[in-house]
Order: sequence, then structure tokens, then C-alpha cells
Amino acid sequence: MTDPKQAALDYHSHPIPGKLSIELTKPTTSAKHLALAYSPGVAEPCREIAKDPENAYLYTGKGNLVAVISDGTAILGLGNLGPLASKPVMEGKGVLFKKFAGINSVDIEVDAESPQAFIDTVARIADTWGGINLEDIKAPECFEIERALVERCSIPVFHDDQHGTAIVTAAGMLNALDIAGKSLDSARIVCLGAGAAAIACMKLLVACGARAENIFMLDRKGVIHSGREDLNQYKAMFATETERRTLDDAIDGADVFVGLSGPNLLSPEQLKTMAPNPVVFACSNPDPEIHPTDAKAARDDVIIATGRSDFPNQVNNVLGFPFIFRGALDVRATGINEEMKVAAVHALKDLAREPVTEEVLKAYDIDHLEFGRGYIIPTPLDSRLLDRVSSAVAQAAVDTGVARKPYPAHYPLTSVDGVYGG
Ligand SMILES: O=C([O-])CC(=O)C(=O)O
Ligand SMILES: [Mg+2]
Repeated sequence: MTDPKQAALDYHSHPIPGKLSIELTKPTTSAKHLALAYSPGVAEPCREIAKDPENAYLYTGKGNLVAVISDGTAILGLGNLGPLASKPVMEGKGVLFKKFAGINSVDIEVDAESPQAFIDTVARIADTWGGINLEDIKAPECFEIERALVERCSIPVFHDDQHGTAIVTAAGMLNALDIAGKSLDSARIVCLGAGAAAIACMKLLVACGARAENIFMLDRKGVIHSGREDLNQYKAMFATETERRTLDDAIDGADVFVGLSGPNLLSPEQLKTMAPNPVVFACSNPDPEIHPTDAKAARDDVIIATGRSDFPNQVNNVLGFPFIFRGALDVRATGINEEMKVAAVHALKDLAREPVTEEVLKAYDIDHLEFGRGYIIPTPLDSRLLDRVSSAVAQAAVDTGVARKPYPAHYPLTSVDGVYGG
């Protein structure tokens, strides 16, 4: 068997380095073509855009172009490895944008000496993109970065690790709790991790019905409780009045564990102390807080999800960002608001309850898959996601007045070949 590490390195290096390339959309075989594509013809669209910036959507790729931007300070669950080392992940996001939603994306890795320098860099280039996907930026800086950029930019700016992850987590959680015979408003939830994804996930779960007082969030120092004086404003939102201090204390009797922290931080012994039918989302990438095999060995009533593509129940923002941007771009939304996020949650949640298609069974090389413990959320290779999530997001943008174009006449989308309409 090939060594998985070597296989991953080979995948990235052969037959050419990297995962993305750029393609041409216009003929370029004659001098006439060149005179149109470049001097002198290119001056005409320049003049039109100078007269009216909206013309950039007509004469350039702006309307279907997303910048994936990172400073490399929180790469997956690996930590701060710097901007250059984040490039494979950012190229990977570009692969997913293109493959799943037909969106062109270019990765930009910024070596920024401060959050303000990062904000200024992104704000200065924002105008020529259709949208900005912020990725793998550490907390708490990511919150201020996103806030400032949303304010300064007139295009959608979306921090994927917060909202993409939260949307997919909420969708999977509503389904998992339903299967476990529980409900979000009474579930006792332990969230291991207090970074960007953790805070955004818990905020969205509360918006979907979870009770803040039922959530124990833990950072490296343990339970975030009201007696702590070392909390930033984001963690402080989740400070609970409790005597519990450690993960051992918090996990005892809990209905839900959400891990957005690091590898192997939930032990089988700790899992054994959870309530019946525990829901465990071990979402640290690439290595989960508990391996699914160990979790299942510890107890057979567990409903387990991870962020990985090689296990069932992949709770990963790949199910969100391609389609959320698709919907937002297609109605030229000025931003991605809460209603659009909640619309995405419901679209994902509902699709998992529909029969699985042959296409998905084939892609995963299985005979059967149905809504239940082993299938709480659609798989990324389900081509119905393109229509379901994008249209829900586009409709919510129209309904909430942030769309600058009407609901697309070329919807429903049946494949990425149809994203330009016409
Ligand atoms: O890249 C992934 O698989 C999901 C993600 O955004 C992260 O872990 O930061
Ligand atoms: Mg990420």
C-alpha cells in the first residue's frame, strides 16, 4: 500500500507542481485576436469601466472571481506556519471553488506584520474581485480583520473558518441531534477550542436554538467560566457560571462534543462519560480530536463526524463556501448576512434527508447510504448541493435586500457548466 504521506506529496507535485492553472476564455490564434485581447482593443473596456465601475462585471472576470486570502497564522489545525506554507490549502480552496461551484479563484498569501497591515493590503485590492474568502487567520485577530473588511469593501467578505464551518456544523448538528432523539434547545454542549471556528459555531448554534448556558467552551486553560479574568471579549461571550474546570468535568454527561482544537484531545474514557447517544464532531484538521475508529470502539451509540474526506459524516466548510459564494455572486450581493447563512444551514440539513443519488454511491464506492448515524450531512460530491445551497443563499439575499441583481433567471443550476447562464 502506498504511504499516505508520500501519496499526498506526489499528488501535489505530479505531473506539474500545484493544483491550479489558468485557462483562456477567448480565441488567441490570430493577429486580429491579439489586437482585441491586448493593444489596441483592450483600451475599450478600460474606458467603459473608468466611466462606470459596474462595467467590470461585463468586460472582466470579476463577477465570477473570488480571492482566497490568508496570512497563514492558523493553517487548518496545524497552527501558525506562515503565509507560504498556507499556499497548498489556499490552492485547495481554489480547487473546490472551481470543481463544485464553477468559481474562479486565486490564492493570495499575505506576509502582514499586523492585523492592520493585512486589512489595508486586502482593502486596497478588494475592488477587482467578486468576493473575498478569508482563510486560516488566527483568533482573535480574525474577528477584527473580518469586521473592518466587511465595512470597507462593497463585495462579499466571508471568513470561511468562522461562518463556513459554523453553517456546516449547525446543519449536521440539527440532523445528528434529531437522529439521537434530542433537541438543540436542551442539549448540553462541550466545545473544545475557542478560536475562530469554535466561537462562530457556538454563536450560530445559539442562533439556531441552543442555550448559551448549556455550552461549556474550553480553551487551552480549561473551561471558560465567569470567574476567569484572562478572557478576550469573544471568549467572554461564552463564560458560564460553573464549578467545572477541566474537560473531564465538562464532558461528564454532555450530549454533544464539538472539537475545533487539535489532534487526540478527547480520550475514549472521556467519551464514555458522555450521555447516551452522544454526538461527537471531532473537526480538527487533518487529525481529529478523537479518531472515529477509537470513538466507535469506546461506544457503539456514538454519532461521530470529522472534517476529513476519508470518513463518513464530513463536517467541513467545503459544503458551504463554494455554494454560498455562488449564490452571493449570482445576485451580486453586497455581503453575506445572517439570513443567507441560515438559509444555507437549512438547505444542507434538508438535502441530507433526501435519498442519496447513484452518483454519490459511485463516488464513495458504496452500495447504500441513507439518512442516519452514518449519514447526517450531504457528501461534498453530491452535485445537488450546487442548486440547493446556492439558490437558498441567493433567495435570502434577494429577500433581505442585499442583492444588486434579481434572483437569477438561469437557476436552478444543474451543473457548473451552467453558471454563466445563457
Ligand atoms: O481546510 C479544511 O479542510 C477546513 C478548514 O477550513 C480548516 O480546517 O481550516
Ligand atoms: Mg480553514
